[in-house]
Amino acid sequence: MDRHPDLHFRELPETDIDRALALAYLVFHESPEDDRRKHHHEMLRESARIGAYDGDRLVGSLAALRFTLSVPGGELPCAGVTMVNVAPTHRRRGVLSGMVAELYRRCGTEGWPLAALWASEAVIYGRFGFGHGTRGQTIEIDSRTPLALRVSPDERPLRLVDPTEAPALLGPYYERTRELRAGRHARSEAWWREEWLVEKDEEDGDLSPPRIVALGDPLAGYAVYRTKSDGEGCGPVRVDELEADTPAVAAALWRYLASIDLTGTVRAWGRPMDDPLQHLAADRDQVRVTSVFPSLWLRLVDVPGALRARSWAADVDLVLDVTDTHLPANSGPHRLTVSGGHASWEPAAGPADLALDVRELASCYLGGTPVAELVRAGLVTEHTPGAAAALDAALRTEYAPHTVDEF
Ligand SMILES: CC(=O)SCCNC(=O)CCNC(=O)[C@H](O)C(C)(C)COP(=O)(O)OP(=O)(O)OC[C@H]1O[C@@H](n2cnc3c(N)ncnc32)[C@H](O)[C@@H]1OP(=O)(O)O
Repeated sequence: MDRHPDLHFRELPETDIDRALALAYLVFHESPEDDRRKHHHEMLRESARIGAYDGDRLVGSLAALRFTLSVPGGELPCAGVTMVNVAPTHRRRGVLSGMVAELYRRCGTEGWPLAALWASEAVIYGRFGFGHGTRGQTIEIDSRTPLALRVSPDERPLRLVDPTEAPALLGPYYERTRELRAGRHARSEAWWREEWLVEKDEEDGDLSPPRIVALGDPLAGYAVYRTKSDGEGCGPVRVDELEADTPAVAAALWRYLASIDLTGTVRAWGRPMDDPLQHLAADRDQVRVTSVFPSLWLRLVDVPGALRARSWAADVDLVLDVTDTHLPANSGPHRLTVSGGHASWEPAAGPADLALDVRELASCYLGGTPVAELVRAGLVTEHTPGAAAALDAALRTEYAPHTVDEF
């Protein structure tokens, strides 16, 4: 890699935000409306910002949103890495690598044990120690015929909620779901308004504004969705979020979504890996999983801090030999001892029970990927038979980690 000698990485000052946005729009092939530009400007203003400069020319930038991410049994400060871009004239010369090194330094000063992102291409971030913290699946319902369900839907009335009222109504409910599902960041009211329920969808401008349907008072479940006409009465319903207290509430919401007039398919793109919908469906040909994908890429920047902060489902005593080429403080054999739900992580001299890269540890950390699966994939080495199963028993969570907040 031919790194330019004048390349350097530093805090991107507020006065360079417009330059950073111009570069980001160029790189992402976008030309947003003025209100989105203002929103992006404000978002960068509130973020930690890293610029890559060639002399005094800005040739790359990266922003870190100040997130609080749910982890099993708690939550942790987390860098929400976004708007990563490198000028097309400077690609593959180490600009991203330099910005990531600066990000990790910044995580230390900001007190972020975790960093997380959604990747534009799956091949980019593994080399920097990011693993699949959460995965999602797309589930499609053929709704040209009534949705056949094995569970009786909750028959309480459904109501449509004005998006302006959503943060107050849905916010506290969503916040409670963060205790169940790791990988969700706390949504501010501004996030609900300007990211989650933004009027015009950024990916598909032909979709309707967000619609919200709710059940129960107090709230027992809700769905956020958008629709589109196909001119033939068979348009899609895109489901962005569905949360429900009980299977009967979920059944009522899915039945509603599958029976909207002038639509013929329901596409729920970011469902949790343990979504009960497939079990609820009486006709499995009508409800199909069409894709599974990594959603939140997670980086354990401070491995001891991250391990000590989460809750554990079982005691365990193992030596883990972790490789972290970017952050050597995380590397080497360490004894993980979990007792009574609390973990300690101390350097160890003895032989390792398991050897793994820090990206694999990140994939397992929220409970979404079993260690045993990665042993079978040849990515984790099990020196002591049964060690992977013991670690999995300790890492286990009741619900799959999950998030739909793309950023
Ligand atoms: C969280 C987010 O914002 S995701 C959005 C990421 N941004 C984009 O996709 C916008 C368009 N792309 C870009 O701006 C750039 O190409 C980036 C950011 C993806 C990569 O930046 P670069 O400065 O070219 O990366 P850098 O030179 O540091 O590459 C580091 C390594 O990653 C590899 N790499 C980087 N990007 C890619 C890619 N898209 N595909 C395959 N390999 C890649 C490089 O080959 C290099 O490998 P090596 O260490 O074996 O030589």
